[in-house]
Amino acid sequence: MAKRIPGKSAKTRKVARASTTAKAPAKRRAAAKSASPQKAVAASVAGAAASARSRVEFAKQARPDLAAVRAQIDGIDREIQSLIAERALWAHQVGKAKGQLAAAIDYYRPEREAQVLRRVVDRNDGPLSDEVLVRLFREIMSACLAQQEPLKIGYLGPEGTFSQQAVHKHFGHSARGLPLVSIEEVFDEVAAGNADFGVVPVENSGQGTIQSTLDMFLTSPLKICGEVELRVHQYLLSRTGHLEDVERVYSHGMSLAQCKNWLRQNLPDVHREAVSSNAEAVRRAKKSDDAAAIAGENAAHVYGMKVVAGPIEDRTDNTTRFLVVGRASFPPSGNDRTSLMVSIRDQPGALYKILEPLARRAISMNRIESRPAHGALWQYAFFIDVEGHVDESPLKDALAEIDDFAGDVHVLGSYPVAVP
Ligand SMILES: O=C(O)C(=O)C[C@]1(C(=O)O)C=C[C@@H](O)C=C1
Repeated sequence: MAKRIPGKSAKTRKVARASTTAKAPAKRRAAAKSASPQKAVAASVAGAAASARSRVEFAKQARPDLAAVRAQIDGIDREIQSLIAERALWAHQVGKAKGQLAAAIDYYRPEREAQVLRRVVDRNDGPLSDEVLVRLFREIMSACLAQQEPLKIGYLGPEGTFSQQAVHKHFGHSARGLPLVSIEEVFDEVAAGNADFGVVPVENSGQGTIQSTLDMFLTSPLKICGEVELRVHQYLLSRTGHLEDVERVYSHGMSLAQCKNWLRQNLPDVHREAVSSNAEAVRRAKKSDDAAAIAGENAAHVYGMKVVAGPIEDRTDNTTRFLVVGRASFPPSGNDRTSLMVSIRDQPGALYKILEPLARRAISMNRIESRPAHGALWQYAFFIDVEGHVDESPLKDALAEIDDFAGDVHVLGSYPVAVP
């Protein structure tokens, strides 16, 4: 009898059923039901490893027969599909083990996802890169979680922005994106409960901090629950696809800055205009033949534009870091970072007194940034990123000590260090 997943479509149920039919190895099927699944899973993994070894031998043949190779791939695809369906069933069991929870957000465990992905990286011997494998497993987890109900993620829209790419990278394509008009609105919608999480840009490797994001933390109650690092490739997009037609270039100020040298060399006399987002720039450029936009390549597909040139970013390692903001805190993942906001009293050595307990415990500081504090002239808030989780020593002890000195130490969040 097929296990029924309540509230799911017939198609979803069919996939779940596939894992409990004769196609799935009997031991795994039993494990999904038995009280001691570990033994059955171990046996099943050993069997799979043996057949994988013989397949690797087969794959080394100098000139294999095409039909035979395809037959191998078909067999592997059948197994992968069956295993994914089976995994979905187990993930559903995890949901039940967590108890009667109300919404998708109650099932989401960023620390567990980070651990799963780190193991994927540790196990990887190629030929696929870590990044590719992480992306595939991220999608599998995203789909497993969406069995309950998809997460709703607010981001700086419209569709086609790098923020949307960051949402997909971190939450997978089964999460539902909610494009919003500003970073402020992302914070507001999450705080109001209209989105489960928000994804906001915080710094770029070449251009530095996005001040408006940091400033939101001065007043927002939200917590940082994750970080995403995205390699940003910029493209010049236009209606005609011809460089010689371009007389105006629109983009977000950060993107214009990331392509400064390229613009100077290739479009020296062209008017540049900063707008609220790259996707907004594409929308504007779509209105006339003499305009172009700098944006991600996927914006060309979303808005039906042609690629004139790209990638055109000045630095080949151009990377933007995004933060995931939410309403809750999560437990340690084993490799975490903590963001602190510290307002210091106007007294000699105040900053030193905050940093010293961290340094004494050899806690690495990844970043420190000051911003004018709200409400008090010439007073500053320090944004400090350190390694570790607030619930674990040595950071826990350092913070207890700092609290005695600092007027206000506010933990913005502890979260897993970004997986590639
Ligand atoms: O392990 C869990 O807590 C799960 O819910 C399972 C799972 C997964 O698919 O591996 C799914 C969603 C969570 O965000 C973390 C992991």
